[in-house]
Formats: sequence, structure tokens, C-alpha cells
Amino acid sequence: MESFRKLLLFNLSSGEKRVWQEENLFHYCYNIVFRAGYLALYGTESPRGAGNKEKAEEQDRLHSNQLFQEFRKYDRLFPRLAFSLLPPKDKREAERLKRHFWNILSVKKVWQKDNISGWISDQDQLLAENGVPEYMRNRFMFMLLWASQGNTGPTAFWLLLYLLKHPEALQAVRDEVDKVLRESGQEVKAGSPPVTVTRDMLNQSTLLDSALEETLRLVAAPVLVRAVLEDTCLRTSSGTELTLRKGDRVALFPHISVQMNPEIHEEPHKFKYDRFVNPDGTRKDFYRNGKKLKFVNMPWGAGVSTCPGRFFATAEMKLFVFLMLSHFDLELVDEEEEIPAIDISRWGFGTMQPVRDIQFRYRPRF
Ligand code: HEM
Repeated sequence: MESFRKLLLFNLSSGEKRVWQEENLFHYCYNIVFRAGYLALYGTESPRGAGNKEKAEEQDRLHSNQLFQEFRKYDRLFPRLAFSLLPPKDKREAERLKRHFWNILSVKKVWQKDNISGWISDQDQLLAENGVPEYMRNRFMFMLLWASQGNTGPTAFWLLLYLLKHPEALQAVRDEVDKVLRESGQEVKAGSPPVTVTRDMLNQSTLLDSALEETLRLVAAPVLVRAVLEDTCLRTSSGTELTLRKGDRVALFPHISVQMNPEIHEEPHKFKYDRFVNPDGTRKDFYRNGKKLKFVNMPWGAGVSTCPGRFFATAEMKLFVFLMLSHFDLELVDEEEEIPAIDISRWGFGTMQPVRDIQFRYRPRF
């Protein structure tokens, strides 16, 4: 909440006029969510070091923005880097970027920050206690940045875009957000103190939750790789038997087998914001051939290596959209513009990205 206040709401309290501002939606969402997540996990500038609180906040804004620009360069190269398809010039650039991050996120620099999250500090301490050399701990820091910040921004983009393209969904989710705020005794008004959105309030936002899950169903497409440790026979629900040999590697792609499966999800290509929620706010159950299904959406993977950041990610993305809807009027610059296609070169790497950006505008609601 503190990071979003610093990045998203700080202009509002200084009496920003109700004028429309235009931005590219993908860039805007990725930028804000990346920076908020980074500051929340890796810590913030100390006011003592910077001179005072305002200067420290300004440095956080500048530094996190620079980090984002470099991260995007690496992010763009990543699929071809992973498939060893980069030409020599891009390969050199990827190498430069990697070294840049190892330096910026080095444990020496990170430990100078205030408010480092327990998630980061505990993991680093564990590595240090187990004798892992410092240069490897620096690399691990970058790995964690990649895992924690590569998917939340793009997912937040798709969620806002789907809402903007489905006015009835936007209205329903905004009404819910306004109601949850009202019931917490708070109000977004020009000149009033900034609101605080708690975990409880996010839990009460069940339509927003369903809209996020629906977005993840449509755009999260990770490949899950598993090593087969012993000879195994898998029986599918249709009765087919699959023999897996010890030493094999299995790649699962639940985006097609589960998330876009018309036997599980009616009209799987459609965005239905309330697909995952009953009218009373409880979570919907899904059935096939009369049997209740356990796996109906797998954006976070499954089993021992299920994404450990899923609760943080969900709270972060919901909070971002909650704040955007409660504080700003939003619209696409061209309401008729089609939703951009997904960039298929990123299949398997988590949340998909669009092939092009799309312009939107926003202004303070009050
Ligand atoms: C929309 C956001 C996110 C999505 C869709 C996502 C998805 C995933 C997936 C599919 C995996 C692999 C799971 C498997 O192999 O079964 C994974 C692993 C991981 N995720 Fe996330 N993630 C997201 C956000 C985050 C965040 C915010 C963090 C940290 C705060 C995080 C930390 C990690 C880590 C450390 C792993 C490696 C786990 C391991 O190998 O044991 N993720 N994530």
C-alpha cells in the first residue's frame, strides 16, 4: 500500500487537477506494478541517508523507474535468450544487463535499504549461513527479481484492459470497490487523506477476485517442467495410460488442457468477469461428468514448486486495480480498438504480453 501511495497517489494529494492524461496501458501498468513490488520486497531508501523523507521517496521513484527501464530491456530479450536464439549483439546486451542487475541488486547494496521484506532478507540469510559465496547471492537476488516482477505487471494490464473492454464488468467491479471502501468508513474525495486498503478489504472484493482469476485463466501460460524420479504409469480421466520412465522430463501446459478446456469452462475464449464467483460471493465449483474438479485454473503451477509468491501477487494486483478504479476515471483513447493479440514468442514463460500497446487515458475521479 505504501509503495502504491508513493507511486500512484502522491500527485493526487498535492491537488492534481481533473485533467485527462494519456499513456500506453501496458507500459503504465507494468511500470507501476513492477516498481511497487520492487520497493515492497527489496526495501526503500533510508530518510537518514537521503536527507529527509521526501527526498528518500523521490529517490525511490527515480531509482525504481531506472531499474524498470533496464528490466524491460532484459525482459524483451528473454524468450530468445532462453531458446539460445539471440544474435551476438543482443547476446552481449543480455550479458551487460545481467551484470548490471547483479551489481544494482548486490547483497551489499540491498542490505543498506530500509524496510527490506522478510521474503528477501530470510532467503539471503539462509544462503549466507550455508556458505554460499557473495557473488552467487547477488545472482540469486536478480533471479528473485525476475520471478517476482515479470508477471504481475502484465497480468494487471490484461485485467484493466478486459475491464475497459467490458463496460458491465467495469461497472460491477467499480461498484464493489466503492462499496468496500464505504463500508470501511473511508471515502476518496479531493483533498481528503489518502485511503488505506487492508487485506480484509481485498478479501471482501470477490468480484475483483473473480475478474483477476478469469484474467489469469486467459493469459497465464507457463510450461511446468518436472523430472520423473521413478518409472510411473499415469492414467488419464479418459482411461489412457501413459508410461513415464525414470530420467524423463515432462512438460505440462495447463493453459490448453485446463484453462481453455471447453469441457471445464464454457466459451473459454470469452472474458467473463464473474466466472469464478457465485452471487453470494463464494467461490464457484466446477464439474466434469458429474465429478468435482480440483484443477480448473493453474496460473501458479502445482505441487512442490507452486508459485510461493501467489498470495503476494494476488494482493498486489488486486490492490493496484482497486486503487485505479477508486481514484481514477479510465477509458481507452479509441473505444473501438481491438484487444491486441498476445505475443506467442512468450508461450511457456508465464503471463503473456501483447504484440503492441494500447492507449488509455485517466484523470482523478474527484
Ligand atoms: C501474476 C503473477 C505470477 C505468476 C502468474 C506466477 C507464476 C509462477 C509459476 C507458474 C511458477 C512455477 C510453478 C511450478 O513449476 O509449478 C512460479 C514459480 C515461482 N514464483 Fe511465481 N508467479 C507470479 C508472481 C510471483 C511473485 C510476486 C513472486 C514473489 C514475491 C513469485 C515467486 C516465485 C518463485 C520464487 C518461484 C520458483 C519456485 C520454485 O521453483 O520452487 N512469483 N511462479
